[in-house]
Amino acid sequence: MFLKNISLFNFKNYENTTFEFSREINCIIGDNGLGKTNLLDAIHYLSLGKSMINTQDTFNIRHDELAFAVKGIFQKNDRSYKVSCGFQKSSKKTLMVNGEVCGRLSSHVGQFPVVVVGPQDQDLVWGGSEFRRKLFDSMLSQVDNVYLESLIRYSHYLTQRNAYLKGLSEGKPWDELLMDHFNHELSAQGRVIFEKREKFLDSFNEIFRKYYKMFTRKDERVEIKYKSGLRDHDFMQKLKENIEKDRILQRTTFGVHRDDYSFVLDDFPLKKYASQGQQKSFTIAVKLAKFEFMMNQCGYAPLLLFDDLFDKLDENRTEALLDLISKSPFEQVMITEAKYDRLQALLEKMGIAANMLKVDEN
Ligand SMILES: Nc1ncnc2c1ncn2[C@@H]1O[C@H](COP(=O)(O)OP(=O)(O)OP(=O)(O)O)[C@@H](O)[C@H]1O
Repeated sequence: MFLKNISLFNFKNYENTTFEFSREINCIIGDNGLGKTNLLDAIHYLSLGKSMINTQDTFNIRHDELAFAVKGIFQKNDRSYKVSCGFQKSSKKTLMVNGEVCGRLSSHVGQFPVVVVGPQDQDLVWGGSEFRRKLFDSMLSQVDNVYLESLIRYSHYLTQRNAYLKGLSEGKPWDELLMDHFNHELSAQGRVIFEKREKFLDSFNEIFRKYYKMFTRKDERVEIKYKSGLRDHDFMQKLKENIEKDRILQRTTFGVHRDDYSFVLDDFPLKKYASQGQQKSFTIAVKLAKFEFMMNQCGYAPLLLFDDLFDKLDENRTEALLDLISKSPFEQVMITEAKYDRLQALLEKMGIAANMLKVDEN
C-alpha cells in the first residue's frame, strides 16, 4: 500500500499545499519549525482519522481559521482510494473514502495502516505503564477477538467496581453479592487477558530481537518482559484480600489493569542503564516489529513514518537502518530531516534512490 499524494488546507501551518510521493523512500526536508512533522501528522489523519500528537482536532486548524481538511489518494492492491478528513470548529469530524462517509472512526481504522517512529516513542521508555499496555493491547486486539471482548468486559466491570467502591465511601450499603459478581467477572476476564498477553509477547519478542540485531549489528541482549501480579497470585483471592485497602482508596488496586512491560538490555532496565541511542534503537525495533506484525495481519505493508530518524543514532546504526527500510518488506517510507546535505550524501553513498521533498516557508 502507498500514498500517492496529499493536500492540506488550513492544516496547522499549511494554508493550501499538495505533496506528491513516490512508492519507496520519501525524504521530507526543511528547517526547524517549517512543518515536516505536521505533514506526517496529516498523513496520520488520513490513515487513522486522528492526530498522532494533539488529542483535540481544534488544535490542528490553522490559526485564525475555522476548519481544516486533508485529502489524499492511497493505492492498495491495484485500487485507488480517495480519502479525506475534515474538521470544522464546534462540529463533527468527517472522514470519507471514495465519496462515502465513514459512519464510525473504528470502521476506518486498519484500512490504511500506518506505523510511526518518532520522538513520542520516548513515552514507551519513560512514560507510565499505560503507554506500554496501550501498544500491546492495540496489537493484540487486532488479531484476537476473544482478547478484545475480554478487555472490553474487564474494563466495564472495573469501572463498575470502582464506582461502587466510591459509592461505599459516600454511604451506600455493602452488598456482598454485588461485590462477588464484580470479583468473579474481573478474575474470569483477567485470566484470559493475562494468558493471551503472555503468549503474544513470546512471539513478539522474537520479531523484535530480529530487528534490533538487524540494525544495531550488535550482540546486545534485548528483551521485553511481561510483568503481572497474576503470575504469582490468585486473582479472586487477591481481590478479596484487598477489599479494605480498595475501600479506603476507592479503586481496585490489583488486576491486569496494573500490568506492565519492562524493557531490558543486557539484563538491566533500559530506562535506568541504557544510553539514549540504545533506548532509541530499542523503541525503533519495537516499532519495526509492530510493522511486521501488522503486515502479517493485513497482508500488505503499512506506511512507515520516521520523524527525526537520525537524532541520537550513530553512523553505523543510521546506515544499517536506512539499508533495512529501503528493502522489502518495507514499501513506502517517509523520513523527516532538517539537514538536506547530510541525508543526500548518505543516500548517495548507499546507492538508495529517494524522492526529496522540500518543505518551504508557507
Ligand atoms: N494550528 C496551527 N496553526 C498554525 N501554525 C501551527 C499550528 N500548529 C502548529 N503550528 C506551527 O507549526 C510549526 C511546527 O511544525 P513542525 O512541528 O511540523 O516542524 P518541523 O519541521 O517538524 O520542525 P523540527 O525540525 O523542529 O522538528 C510551528 O512553527 C508551529 O507554530
